[in-house]
Formats: sequence, structure tokens, C-alpha cells
Amino acid sequence: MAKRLIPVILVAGFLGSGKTTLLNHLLRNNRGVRIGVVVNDFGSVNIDSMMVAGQVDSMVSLSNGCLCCAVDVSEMDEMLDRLAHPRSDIDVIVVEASGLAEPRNMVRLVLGSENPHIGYGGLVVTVDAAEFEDSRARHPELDLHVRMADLVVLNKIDRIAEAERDRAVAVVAELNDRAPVLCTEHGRVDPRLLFDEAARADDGPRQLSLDELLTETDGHDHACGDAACGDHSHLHDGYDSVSFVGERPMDPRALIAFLENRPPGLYRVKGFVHFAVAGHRQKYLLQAVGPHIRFERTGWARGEPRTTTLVLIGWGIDPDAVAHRLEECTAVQEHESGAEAMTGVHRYVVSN
Ligand SMILES: Nc1nc2c(ncn2[C@@H]2O[C@H](COP(=O)(O)OP(=O)(O)OP(=O)(O)O)[C@@H](O)[C@H]2O)c(=O)[nH]1
Repeated sequence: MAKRLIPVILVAGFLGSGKTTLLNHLLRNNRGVRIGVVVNDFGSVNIDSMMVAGQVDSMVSLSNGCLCCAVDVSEMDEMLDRLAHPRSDIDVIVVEASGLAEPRNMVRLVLGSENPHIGYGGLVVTVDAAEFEDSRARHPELDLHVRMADLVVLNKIDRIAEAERDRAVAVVAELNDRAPVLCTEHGRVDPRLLFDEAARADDGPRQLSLDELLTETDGHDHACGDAACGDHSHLHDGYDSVSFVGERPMDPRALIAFLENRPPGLYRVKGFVHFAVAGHRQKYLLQAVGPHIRFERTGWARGEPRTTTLVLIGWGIDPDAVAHRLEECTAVQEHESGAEAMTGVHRYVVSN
């Protein structure tokens, strides 16, 4: 019997909508299914790969550019070849796109793959239910992404009231009456849904989305400059990212003041923070999506340098000015006392 094709499932969705959270959920609840991942981040520091590291055996990570136009089919093949080869023990590959990726190009890259061991397993699009209306108003491209999905994960429903959720479901269904819509908190999707879906790759690559790809026109001007990208604008047109690595600890008050008064357009901040405040020397995971700020306490690995590593993404921002403001948030010296300085941070700490 021919060896089963390894399905490649694409996970796309706007900045901060919950792709890494969903991926981590799948990795933790893999039910014995061996998952290989391709993680792509827009910044030069790949925070996403740091967030899934330790949970996954096989990972290929790409930073500093959007998979959808930073690589061509042969480069995508190189990545897939590292996970899917005759001796591979991987059952399924999940590709997490950057939050600015153009799913259509990602699908094209997988469908164009010459790797004989893989099959296209479908496109999952995550949607931040709380930010959906604002985001689609600012980025009409997001509607097209929902239309292309084989499964829509309407995430963060804990942040909205039931009526708002019903409205969001109705909008998604109107955009795409073909794909199931799952309402989730923290990306908690039943993995069987994806992996069962994925098993269909036995019958050859699924081409549901391809039909749409070939017929869909989104009416936008082409602004990418990459002929392979097709005739459309990109979410990452006009976006800038700043990668910040601070050797000196961060001053908690200054960092909170920065986060609460972000430069307009700075939509996404993620990474790890080192505060050298007595009793608070843990590694703090920082996540900001739109107006929401969140810290989680985690631990430093043995020997891990105590640095602050952040990626900041926004539209119309001045990257040098952002980097400068962050530099100003670094503390001149370690705070041996003054735990009260952490009060502002504590307002945003959530336990996992
Ligand atoms: N309240 C709430 N927060 C969530 C939920 N899902 C994810 N988050 C939080 O949203 C933030 C962003 O989640 P990620 O999974 O990193 O989002 P992402 O799509 O991978 O982000 P990018 O890679 O930057 O595009 C994190 O702080 C998550 O903990 C949810 O269902 N409810």
C-alpha cells in the first residue's frame, strides 16, 4: 500500500488572533499524532518559535519576512523536505503563517510543492472575535482570508458578549458559507477535527481552496513588487516591525507607560521581558494585541541569558523612534527593592 501523504495544514489569521495559541493547544493535545511545524514570524526575532519550542520535535522556523512572499515554491519545498521525507515519522505538518501573511500565496506554495510525501490539508483561519469588526474595517483583505478558509476559528469569544458573538458568526458565515465556524477560547479546537480532516489527504491533495484561488479577485492594486505574489495588496504593505533585544533589565513603570501610550498604529507587541526587581526575576511573557495587554510569568531556562526580547509590529510607526523609546525603558541599574514598581505590571498579569 502506498505510504500515506503527510497533510500540510496552513494556519493563518491576523496579528494576535491566536495562531500560536492554537498551535500550542494542538501540540499539547496531539493524541499521539506526531506534528511537524513550520513557524514564520515577521520580525527578525522569531518569538513564535520560542513559544512552541520544547513542545515539538520537528520545527522549521523562518524569521524576518513573510513566508507568503519571502520564499518561493522551491524554498518552501526545502522546508517541507526537512519535515517530510521517506524516513520521516511525522504524521501531519502545521504551517503557522505570520500574522501579516497572505494565505492565498501560502496555499499556492503548498499546492505547488514537488515533495511527493505531502498533500495539502486545508486552510485554517483564526479570527480575533473581539477585534474582528475593527480589523476588517482597517484591512478589508481579511474578508478574503475568511472566504478562503476551510475552517474558521472564531477565537477569543470569552472577550465578547453572546449577541456580539452571534453577529460575528453571521458575518463569517456570510463571507464563507462553505467552511465550518468554530467559536473558541484560547484556540481550543478539538484536534480530531484537523487531523481527521487531514487524513483526507490520502485521496490526494484537497483543492477546495484552489477553486477559490483561481476564481477570486479582490479588486486591490498590486503593491507587493513580487510578481509571484499575484495581483493583490498585502496586509503587510505599510507595516513595520521592530525587533528589540535589551541586555539591561526593563524598568516596569517605564515599560507600562510605553505600553499604555503606544505610538498610534502599534498594534502588536510580543516577547519576553526581564525585570530585575527583587522577587520578580521570572521571565515575563508579554503580549499586546490592539488595546489588550497581558503578562504571564514563566521561567528562564538553565543558562538562558536574562535579556528582554520583543517584536513590535504596526502600521505607520517610526521604527527608530519605537526602538529609542524602548531603550529608554531599560533600567539604569537593577532594582533591589521597590516591588511596588511592579504594580502596573501586576494589573496585566494572568496566570496560565
Ligand atoms: N482572552 C483571550 N486571549 C486569547 C485567546 N486566544 C489567544 N489569546 C491571547 O492573545 C494573544 C495573542 O495570541 P497568539 O496565539 O500569540 O496570536 P498569534 O495569532 O499567534 O499572533 P501573531 O503571531 O503575532 O500574529 C496572547 O496573549 C494569547 O494568550 C482567547 O481565546 N481569549
